[in-house]
Amino acid sequence: EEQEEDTLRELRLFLRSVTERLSRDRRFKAFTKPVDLEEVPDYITVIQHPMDLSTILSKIDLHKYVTAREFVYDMDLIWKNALEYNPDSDPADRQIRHRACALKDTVHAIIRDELDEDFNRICERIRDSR
Ligand SMILES: Cc1noc(C)c1-c1cc(NS(=O)(=O)c2ccccc2)cc(C(=O)O)c1
Repeated sequence: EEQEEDTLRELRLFLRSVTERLSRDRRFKAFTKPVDLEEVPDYITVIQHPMDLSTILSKIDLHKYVTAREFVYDMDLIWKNALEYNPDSDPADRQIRHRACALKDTVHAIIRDELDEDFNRICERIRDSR
């Protein structure tokens, strides 16, 4: 009903603010757009579920997220994919893994610090009721 739509609107505003903050951070430039499959032709053979910040922003606007948990699942795909595709000890792989770990820690810290637990429980109950 109307209260549920108000709650989900507030969730979308919060998720957009988090996603836009991350997209402005220079450390996360490589995560802002899908990995270019022309630049990295074997990427799709290694990574089954590509994800990036622009895709997450589109999913927010398509009302794909009813809980922060679903949003964090996609955020986790970004850094997990980067760790999986870039495992080597060369400096380029090390640099993107460092950035992947920074993304993981930043997302989880923002959710811990800025998502109200009671608000989150209301979203989870809406999710369960659908
Ligand atoms: C992400 C990712 N996961 O595996 C790899 C490898 C990367 C990755 C991919 C690219 N090149 S790209 O053309 O696909 C691109 C450029 C700008 C934004 C988004 C993607 C660059 C870098 C980089 O570190 O600069 C990293």
